[in-house]
Amino acid sequence: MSPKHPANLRPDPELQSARRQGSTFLLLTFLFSVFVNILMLTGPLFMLQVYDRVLASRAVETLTALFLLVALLYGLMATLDYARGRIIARFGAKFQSDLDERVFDATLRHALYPQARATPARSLRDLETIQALCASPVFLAMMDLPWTPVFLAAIFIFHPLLGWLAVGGGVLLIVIAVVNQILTHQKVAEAQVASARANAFSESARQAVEVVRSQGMQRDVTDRWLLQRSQALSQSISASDWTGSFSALTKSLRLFLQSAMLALGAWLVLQNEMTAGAMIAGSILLGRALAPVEQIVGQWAMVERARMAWKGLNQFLARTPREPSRTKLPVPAARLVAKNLTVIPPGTKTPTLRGASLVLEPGKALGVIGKSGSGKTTLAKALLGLWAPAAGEVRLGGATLSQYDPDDLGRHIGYLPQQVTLFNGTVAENIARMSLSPDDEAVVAAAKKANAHELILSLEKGYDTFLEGNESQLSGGQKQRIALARALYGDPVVLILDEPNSALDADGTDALNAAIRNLKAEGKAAIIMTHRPQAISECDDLAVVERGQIVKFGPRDDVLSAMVQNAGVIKRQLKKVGE
Ligand SMILES: Nc1ncnc2c1ncn2[C@@H]1O[C@H](COP(=O)(O)OP(=O)(O)OP(=O)(O)O)[C@@H](O)[C@H]1O
Repeated sequence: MSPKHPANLRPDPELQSARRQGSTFLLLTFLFSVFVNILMLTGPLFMLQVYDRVLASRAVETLTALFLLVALLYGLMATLDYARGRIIARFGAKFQSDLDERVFDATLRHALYPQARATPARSLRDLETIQALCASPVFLAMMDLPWTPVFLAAIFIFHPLLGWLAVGGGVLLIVIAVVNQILTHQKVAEAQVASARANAFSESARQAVEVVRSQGMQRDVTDRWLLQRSQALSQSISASDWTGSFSALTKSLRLFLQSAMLALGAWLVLQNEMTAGAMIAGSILLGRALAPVEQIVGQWAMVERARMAWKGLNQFLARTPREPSRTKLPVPAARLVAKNLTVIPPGTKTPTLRGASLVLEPGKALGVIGKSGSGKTTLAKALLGLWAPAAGEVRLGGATLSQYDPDDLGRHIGYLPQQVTLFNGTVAENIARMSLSPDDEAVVAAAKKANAHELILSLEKGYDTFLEGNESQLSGGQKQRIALARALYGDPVVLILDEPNSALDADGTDALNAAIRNLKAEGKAAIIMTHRPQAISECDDLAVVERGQIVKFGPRDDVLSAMVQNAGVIKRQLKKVGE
């Protein structure tokens, strides 16, 4: 379930496969491009006819007929060019929508690495970057590029010398394009990294605006952001300077080459080796041949960004493979067993829980107590299947957690995290776990069980009150009760509560205890990670966690009295040391 370690990277075939899915679009664009490029010969051929035939024979009818034909052909070319632009844009859109779900899913699972959560997710933006390239004229210029040698070869028909000049010019432009690629690659990458860093910092400052304002941090935070921003800007200016200078060079070179062609053509006309029409037509053909090269060099930064996005996305998908499909298991009994469980937080190397074993039976509640940092949350995350065991196992209703589909497992185990997060949506949508088809009865039932029903009705729009996620108008305790209702939605068989009373008042705590009592009466089970004695009043068993190990586990009162006896022993020992 957790993402693969970066060391196991292999190129991922999924992007290629998504590209193949859109191959009909690509093929159509290619076919349209063939006709568009053939139609590009309209201009040079028209010149040839006008100069060599119409002017020589003074035939106005021919000129009229040719002109009408040219108008028709240009009309056709415009239609085909417009159509291929639309087709290729749809190729990009299909590529993105085919991969959207997969990349979003991988992004969410990758966020299980706390380090990954610290930086904004890049992969969805990578997907958009690739899509933007497909919808841009540069992509069509890339489709036109294979015609460059064909047009250059056609110039040979007019005169070999003109042909060689065109080939020389073309090679020079391609060399410039390659040098451009080599020189700007690093700069574009650096600019992107610097800009992502500045954005991540501004986002974290925005999230923590109350700390920033109240702790007098605004000046320092702004200065720090400005520093990162100016670094990003200067990297980006330096990248665009390079691209800009190459673009200007390419453009001038192409115009110069056209004039050089004209000059060479004129000289050949004077030597009676060629007609004036061929001279003009050759120069126009050269312009057409080199236009895609010029366009690609001019927009190289965009191509480069898409290339890096492709590479990044490929690596990301390889690192975060698809969830395997699993046989659907029936709703399990509320029996949760951990055996010799060792847990290493994702992306780290040191276990924060070692050799933990416990059993939770249906109709029972288990309290997990321990000092701050002892490993209670680690245990909760392992029991939820969020962090995979490095050794040992966790079984729910006889099956290991990895045998359940993650969404099914989420429905079987209700979770109230230590830090409550609500989403942008109504109270009802939040309780219904953001389902697109919420079950209103189940929403109200869960709210009643969490003793949140009255509280919700007292809000202006009741269950339909829109919450701005964590920035909502609710107090910490109110949020916690709504989150408890969310945990109880859909009747989970096991409820895991991490510090559930941290923001609850006496009423809230009573309601919580009542909810646990109900759950037990229904043959379900609960685990409560806590510091507070009030929270274990409904617990039948108790586990004590110390420095990542369960040092005591058993019936609550036995464990408590053993701890009290220990306290007595320790006190006596302390007394002796003092004497
Ligand atoms: N994502 C993580 N990466 C690395 N170490 C972690 C991570 N999360 C927790 N730890 C470490 O694991 C140990 C146990 O932390 P845990 O959050 O499980 O403790 P806790 O008992 O829930 O503490 P508290 O009561 O303060 O919430 C701590 O030393 C902590 O630094």
